[in-house]
Amino acid sequence: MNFALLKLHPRMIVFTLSIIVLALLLCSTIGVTKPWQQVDWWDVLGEGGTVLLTILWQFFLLLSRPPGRVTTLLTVGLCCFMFSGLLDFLDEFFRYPEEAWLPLIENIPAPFGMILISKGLYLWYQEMQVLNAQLRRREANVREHQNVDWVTRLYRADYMHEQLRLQLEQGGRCCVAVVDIDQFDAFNRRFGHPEGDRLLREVAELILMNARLTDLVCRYAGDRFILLMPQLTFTQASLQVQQIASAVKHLAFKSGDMAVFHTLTTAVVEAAEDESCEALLRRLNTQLAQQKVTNQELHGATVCHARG
Ligand SMILES: Nc1nc2c(ncn2[C@@H]2O[C@H](COP(=O)(O)OP(=O)(O)OP(=O)(O)O)[C@@H](O)[C@H]2O)c(=O)[nH]1
Repeated sequence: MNFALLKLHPRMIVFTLSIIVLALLLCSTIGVTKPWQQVDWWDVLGEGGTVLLTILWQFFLLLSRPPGRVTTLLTVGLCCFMFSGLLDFLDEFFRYPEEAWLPLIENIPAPFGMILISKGLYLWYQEMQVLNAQLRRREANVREHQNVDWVTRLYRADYMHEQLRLQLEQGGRCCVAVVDIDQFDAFNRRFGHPEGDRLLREVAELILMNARLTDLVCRYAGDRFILLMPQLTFTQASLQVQQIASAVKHLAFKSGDMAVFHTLTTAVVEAAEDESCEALLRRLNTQLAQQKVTNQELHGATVCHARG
């Protein structure tokens, strides 16, 4: 379990603990403890379980969300709900005088909390709509996070194979492109693996930025990415890939006090009728290999250059 996000919520954690302490203080100062014989242990179990589960929800909420409006609304809402639950639970152990106001207000925070939780959930739904739109280029139609590459947070080649196979089965126009960072090995050796990872992430982001929402971008291998572009003609797909190459070429990747520039070798193919996934990828890889040879002949071996 990753507890890093918990550190981002000191105010929410203090607020939750304060609510628990407040409930304990109110009950213990206004009420007097009941003898054990008068405690209804079934109620203790039911009401205590509800409080414990609310605290557990709260914990997972803070563990899984960054700070923001949704998190605040849900936390405050859950705290109100928990406050009512705690008062209900604690009155199993405390008896209040006739004129005490505490039992009268016991149920008020819960519905108020429900309203806040509902508003928070609605905003969460809207947030998910935005995030899903952002994710679409990364994941096509299925969410299988065990297939995600941890460096770039893109899906791996296996996922692309599945999606490409599906696309080819459905028929219809579709282009596939592969982009490969030139001289990545040299960059790795000069600047180190962690910088190489950072470059892979930056390039992945640039590809995503230049892809359409309906495209799928995956990490294919080491420094190689693959794009599935449904409904594009070969000319349109080639233009899109050129734009990606141009975006990467103009990226001044800062490593220490140096700006390092990179080029890509790219290949694009359009799926032929009844072509298998394997045949299409073979065609794509052959074209990429040919393109690499042409680039080397044209520009020589060194294409990555740095400016101090
Ligand atoms: N930093 C980092 N490097 C990786 C990762 N996966 C593979 N590599 C490195 O990527 C490099 C790929 O080397 P090559 O296939 O020769 O690619 P290249 O140097 O760009 O050569 P050309 O494509 O011919 O220009 C190797 O040094 C691998 O160690 C990774 O996840 N992170």
